[in-house]
Order: sequence, then C-alpha cells, then structure tokens
Amino acid sequence: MTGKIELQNLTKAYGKKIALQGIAATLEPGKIYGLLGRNGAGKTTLLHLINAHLFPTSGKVLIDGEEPFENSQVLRKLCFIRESGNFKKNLKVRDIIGLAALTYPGWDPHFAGELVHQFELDENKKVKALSKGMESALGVIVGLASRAPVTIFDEPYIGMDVVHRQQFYDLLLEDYTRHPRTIILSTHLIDEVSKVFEGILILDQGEVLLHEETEALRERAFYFSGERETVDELTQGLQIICSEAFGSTKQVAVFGDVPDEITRKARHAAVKIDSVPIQKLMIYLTTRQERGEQEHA
Ligand SMILES: Nc1ncnc2c1ncn2[C@@H]1O[C@H](COP(=O)(O)OP(=O)(O)OP(=O)(O)O)[C@@H](O)[C@H]1O
Repeated sequence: MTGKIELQNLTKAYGKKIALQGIAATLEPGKIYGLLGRNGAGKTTLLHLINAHLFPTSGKVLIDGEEPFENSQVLRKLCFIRESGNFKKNLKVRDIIGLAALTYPGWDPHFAGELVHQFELDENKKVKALSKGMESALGVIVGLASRAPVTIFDEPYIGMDVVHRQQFYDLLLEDYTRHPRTIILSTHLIDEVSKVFEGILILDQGEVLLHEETEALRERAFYFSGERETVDELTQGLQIICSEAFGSTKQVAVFGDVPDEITRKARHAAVKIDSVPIQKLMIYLTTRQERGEQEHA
C-alpha cells in the first residue's frame, strides 16, 4: 500500500523562530493519524512541509521513499485541506468539484455528488456566498472524494455545526474502511474525533512529545481514584502526570506501564482504575511544568 510518510530529523525555522526541531517519525500507510498539540506547537508547519508548501531548514520528508518537492509523482498522491482559503472565492461549488476531479487521480465523482447532497451544498453558489461552515463542508467533500493516498485535514471544520462534524467523522470512517489510505487529521476537538485515530502524534513546542498507536496509548494512561492514602501508596514510583485531591479522596493520572501487582492491589483496596481520555492525556502531558497537585475543597 502507498502513503508511507517518513519524517527524518526535520527542522524548520522561520528566521530566528524554530517552529520544528528534529522531528523523527514514520507514519505507516493506510492508517488514520491524529496530529495534536497546543497552539503554536508546529502542527501546521509540519503539514506544510509534508505537502512541500515549505522547504525544511534541515532534514527530510519522504513519501513512499521520495521527497515531495517539485516531484509530481509524489504530489499527485497528496490532498491537503486547510482550515480556510482552500478555494478561489469567485468560483462556484460546481467549478471547484470539476477542478478537483481533474486534480486528483483517485477522484470519485459519484461519492462527491453524494457528499454535496449530504452536506446540503448548493452547487450553483459561489464560494464567497457560502457560510463559513458550508465552505468547510466543501473542503471536507474535496478531501474525502479525492481518495488521495495521503489525505490531510488541518482543522477542516471551522464553523461546521456539530451535526455536520459528526457526519464528517462517520463518512471518514465509512469511506476509509472501504478505501484505506493514510489520513492525518490535525485538530483541537480531540474528544469528538479520537475514536477514529489509529495513531497519535503529539507535538509540543516544535518537538515530538508522543507518537504511539491509539490502542497502546489507552493501555498506558490510567486514573487511580479512591481513598487518598491508598491511592498515594499504589501510585508511588509510577509516573504521575496529574493529581487532584477532593477531601479524603484523590484521583491520580499515571502514564506508563502499571505492574499487574498494583492493579491487583487496587482492586482489593477498592481503588478504581480507568483509562485517561486522549484529550485529557494531551493536556496533562503538555502542561506538566505548569501544574502541581490540585487540592479541591
Ligand atoms: N510564517 C511564519 N513566520 C514566522 N513564524 C511562524 C510562521 N508560521 C508559523 N510561525 C510560528 O511557528 C510556530 C508554529 O506555528 P504553527 O502554525 O505550525 O503551529 P500550530 O501547532 O499549527 O498552531 P495552531 O494550533 O495555533 O494552529 C509558532 O510559534 C508560530 O508563531
């Protein structure tokens, strides 16, 4: 399968500002990745580098073993849908769809038609006459119907209401199941969409903070909740990423392997162990220096 992305020691500086530093990761073909991180973490910069819209300061991007820059063989495998500004404002929806059909070798006109109908877009409207949400829907339609081996969405749903966003996630999963391809979705709405991610890449201040399979991640981050002293005892020596006390009870989030012995002891001591949602995990991992133990009345 095509669509493998290798990021080799990738660095990007804008003048003195280092936006990305030594990024090394391989995104396997045919998987859906969530690209996460706080504002300014470097997500958009990374996506521009993958799409050859920017040139790395050092390091390399390889797509199926080749660099994308001025490489039409590689560029025709890519579809990049940004947060905004994807389309010329004076063109009609119908024109955009027509152009996309000529641009993407894997374009499915029937699917595109279905999507236009599902997102209730008027094909005769010009882009400038669309609402923000409708323009985003047009981006989503082009991204999905492109069936590009590497399809990238950078916060594609600005202005889309919750119903259309849910529609997008459902359609993405359904179509991906029938036509697997590499999909990267950069988003801040992690809770909404995390169940579609097979892999997670978290950037923090221009570096890779975490790159892991979602399933493996769910088995590496846990909440221990229960009586304060027992929770403290059980989590001693584990990697604590957040700790909140509520009177005599406490909730501690730990990251990393939890020995079976501890799990057994927790069960006997009525300490609950639950997995930490991905959104919470990202918050804990990217704000560790800023938080101490929180005490609630
Ligand atoms: N053209 C540019 N010139 C100078 N600095 C830039 C430029 N583009 C981005 N940066 C800086 O590079 C860093 C990474 O920005 P980037 O847009 O990649 O982050 P992001 O993770 O996509 O953020 P957000 O979630 O807010 O969209 C930020 O500090 C940003 O200010």
